[in-house]
Amino acid sequence: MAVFTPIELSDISNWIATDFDIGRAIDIRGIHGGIENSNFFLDTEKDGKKYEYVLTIFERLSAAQLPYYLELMRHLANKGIPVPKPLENINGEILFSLKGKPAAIVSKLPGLSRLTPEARHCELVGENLAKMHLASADFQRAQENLRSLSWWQKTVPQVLSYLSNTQKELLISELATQEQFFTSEAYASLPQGASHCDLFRDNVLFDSQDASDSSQDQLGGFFDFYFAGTDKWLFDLAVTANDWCLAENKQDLDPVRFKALMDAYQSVRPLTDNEKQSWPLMVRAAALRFWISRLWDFYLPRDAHMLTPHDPRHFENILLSRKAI
Ligand SMILES: Nc1ncnc2c1ncn2[C@@H]1O[C@H](COP(=O)(O)OP(=O)(O)OP(=O)(O)O)[C@@H](O)[C@H]1O
Ligand SMILES: N[C@@H](CCO)C(=O)O
Repeated sequence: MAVFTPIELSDISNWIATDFDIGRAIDIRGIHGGIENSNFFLDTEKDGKKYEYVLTIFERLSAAQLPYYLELMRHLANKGIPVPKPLENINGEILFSLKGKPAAIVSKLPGLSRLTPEARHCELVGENLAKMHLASADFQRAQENLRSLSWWQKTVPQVLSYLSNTQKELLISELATQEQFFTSEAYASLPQGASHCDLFRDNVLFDSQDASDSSQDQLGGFFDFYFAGTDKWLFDLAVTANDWCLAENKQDLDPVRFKALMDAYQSVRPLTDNEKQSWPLMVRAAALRFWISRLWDFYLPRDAHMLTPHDPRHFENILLSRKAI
């Protein structure tokens, strides 16, 4: 579990009671999983009814960067996209400060993660990702994806010394390929807008009648928007495909689930010809992004209780597989 900043009920009771209209805080529990922020389930009670929220303390993002993510969630939730809705205090604010760090409270989504998804889950994700992209088209704020090319360029030199010569060559040559791609005319004309940029299986919940039978699952919602940014929508789709459509060998794309994701996405927002032609490079960009961030998390770790970094090799293998397409 990654809880960088522990919080007790006594730390927040007065604050919840006086600044919000959600009753009194009755329980707060650190959430297992997650490596970026400190997350807690927060239960409150009002007029004999129990309400559930998620309290997040932001460990890396600054108060200046956060309004983009929180306003995006509010915008999408108001348009009926199933995402956590930031809770307003009695002054209408959605960004707070706890233990000297930025914090927010959002609605708790229903459901559970499906870590071994079927085609049906990929369909639900593809359809709703496209709906989310279209719903974000009139979102007024813009903020770059903070884990895009300029971050890769800054981070690659910091991790190189930990790698074998073969890995170094792969990383450096792929970065050069992506630098060319990102400065091409084809790249510049790809449709863009607010993008989630981290829509992995563990950032989606499915509302399920029966945990052991996934055939009736409905989408519970998308969460963890804290890597979102203004980016190419095709990049968002590529990040999603690289995680949701992995074949059993954990590096190639499974044709059935990949088709399910892409067809469902395109039933809402068909890809342009330029997007179709850009796919082979974009799906490599999406693999490179997570190889670099996992190398960075693995070799330059932060302090946290029981933090387990993700395996960087996983995305090295995915990159190799996408290069071979
Ligand atoms: N709005 C929400 N509704 C329901 N559950 C949530 C919500 N937000 C977070 N969770 C739960 O908290 C866990 C950790 O949250 P999250 O994945 O956002 O962690 P993180 O450290 O911020 O991000 P990362 O996944 O990037 O490591 C999730 O796996 C999920 O179970
Ligand atoms: N989804 C990322 C973690 C950061 O959210 C990964 O699997 O590397």
